[in-house]
Amino acid sequence: MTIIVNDVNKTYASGEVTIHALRNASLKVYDHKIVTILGPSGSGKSTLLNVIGGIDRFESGTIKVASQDLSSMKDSDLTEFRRNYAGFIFQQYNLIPTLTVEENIEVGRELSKNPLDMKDTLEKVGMYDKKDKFPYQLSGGEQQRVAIARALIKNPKFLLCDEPTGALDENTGKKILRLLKFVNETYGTTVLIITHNQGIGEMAHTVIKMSSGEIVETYDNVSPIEPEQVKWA
Ligand SMILES: Nc1ncnc2c1ncn2[C@@H]1O[C@H](COP(=O)(O)OP(=O)(O)OP(=O)(O)O)[C@@H](O)[C@H]1O
Repeated sequence: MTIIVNDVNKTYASGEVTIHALRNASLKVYDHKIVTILGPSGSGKSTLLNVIGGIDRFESGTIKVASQDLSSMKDSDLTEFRRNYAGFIFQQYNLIPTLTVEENIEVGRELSKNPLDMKDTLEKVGMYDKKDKFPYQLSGGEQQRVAIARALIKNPKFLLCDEPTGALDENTGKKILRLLKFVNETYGTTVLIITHNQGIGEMAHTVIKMSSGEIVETYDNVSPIEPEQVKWA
């Protein structure tokens, strides 16, 4: 699934001030790649992910995902697009506390027209044995596995991960990166990862750097390192 972002601008009004969250952002993400988005706080990383995933609208430019033009979609089409194509993973897991592991993942399954098998997904993320536990009974790493399973079971074409290891220690964080790489290799899912951790960039096929709403650098790693080799910052 190729993602083509062309000259995209997005602003937020904050009182009398206009914040340019994205300034003429352009990039191309090729199928089946792992891409990291680096940059200081407020540089526009989440905004970029949100416009690519159809969560947010933008003022000008175009975004095409698998030849579909997000800029010209009605809200209902954008919702359909999100359901069918995108899986979202956040730093804070966002699990429903009153539902078990399996029930949380079921929420993702019900959104999809073409979901993966529940047992297989639970096994793939290593949570089959804990499928009847509640989120409070799990470690942070386990909760993130459930969040990944909830996104993965939709069988999305791409996973959009906003600081997926931000709340985790090095050891657990690397296990989550290993799982994301496994998903990328097993299902061919394109994985976009926002991170403040420069070291994570080394395991990506492509690295995007942002500053003040602009994409200031894009480069490919010829030989991405394994998640276990990431220098943790
Ligand atoms: N809903 C909003 N309303 C007003 N301003 C916003 C909103 N969302 C983001 N912004 C502003 O847009 C700019 C880009 O924000 P964004 O969250 O995309 O940055 P970021 O690089 O992801 O930051 P962080 O690493 O801190 O999460 C910032 O100046 C932010 O304050």
